[in-house]
Amino acid sequence: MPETAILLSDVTVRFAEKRLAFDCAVPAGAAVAVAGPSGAGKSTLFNVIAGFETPRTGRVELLGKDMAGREPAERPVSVVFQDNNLFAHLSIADNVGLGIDPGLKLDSAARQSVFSALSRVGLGGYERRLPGSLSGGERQRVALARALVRRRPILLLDEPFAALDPAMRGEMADLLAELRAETKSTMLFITHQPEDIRRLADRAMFIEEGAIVLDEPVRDFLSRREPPGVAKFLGHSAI
Ligand SMILES: Nc1ncnc2c1ncn2[C@@H]1O[C@H](COP(=O)(O)OP(=O)(O)OP(=O)(O)O)[C@@H](O)[C@H]1O
Repeated sequence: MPETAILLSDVTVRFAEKRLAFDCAVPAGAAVAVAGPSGAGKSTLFNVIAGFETPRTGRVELLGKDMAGREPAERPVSVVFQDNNLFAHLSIADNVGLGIDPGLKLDSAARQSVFSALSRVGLGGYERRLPGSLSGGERQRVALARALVRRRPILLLDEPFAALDPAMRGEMADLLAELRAETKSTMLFITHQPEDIRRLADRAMFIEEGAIVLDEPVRDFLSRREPPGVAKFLGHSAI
């Protein structure tokens, strides 16, 4: 396994009047919190890594391999989206099975891995239910199970805690920490809460106006009093 899971060099993305630029090196096995104001570029960073957004310039390397021209499905990445993207008319088991085969042609080993992923996220017995009958937190865990069955070494989570109440946030953080320990995956998660960073991350990235302005061990990040955007995020008064 290469030491660096994600390497972005001179990556730029341009939208109409916006330019975003990303440089970073994420160590393999890290749990990285990605924070920053709304519209700063957090989701765009994920889209670049996952291959949903093609950069205008620069190089994206995942696990030591250049990703130029590689479709999202060909990348060693799973994404759990914020709105969890479940299909309302499909059972929970089928929603998870889509992570293995978009045509849902699942052999018995694949079906078994759907069952064990659901049990792993605490939803054993939910297989036949429909997403509409689940709570927000349960739907989020279904999306996580779908990411797990893909067995990709890099996991991107877009606000995995957003729909959860405080108790469920703690449970989700524990679950993610356990999964990370088991799978040794590299995990990036977007959050707006310093508490989630304390619970789960060992590194933190802060994105402002389309650039990664900080990328450092979580202990350093949490004690920062500057720059002002970070102080505000952490609830520390800026100098
Ligand atoms: N497809 C697109 N076309 C045009 N502009 C876009 C597109 N995607 C993102 N942007 C713009 O790029 C900037 C960064 O957006 P992005 O969604 O990455 O921010 P974010 O940090 O994830 O925000 P939030 O916390 O609100 O989700 C924003 O100004 C957004 O409007």
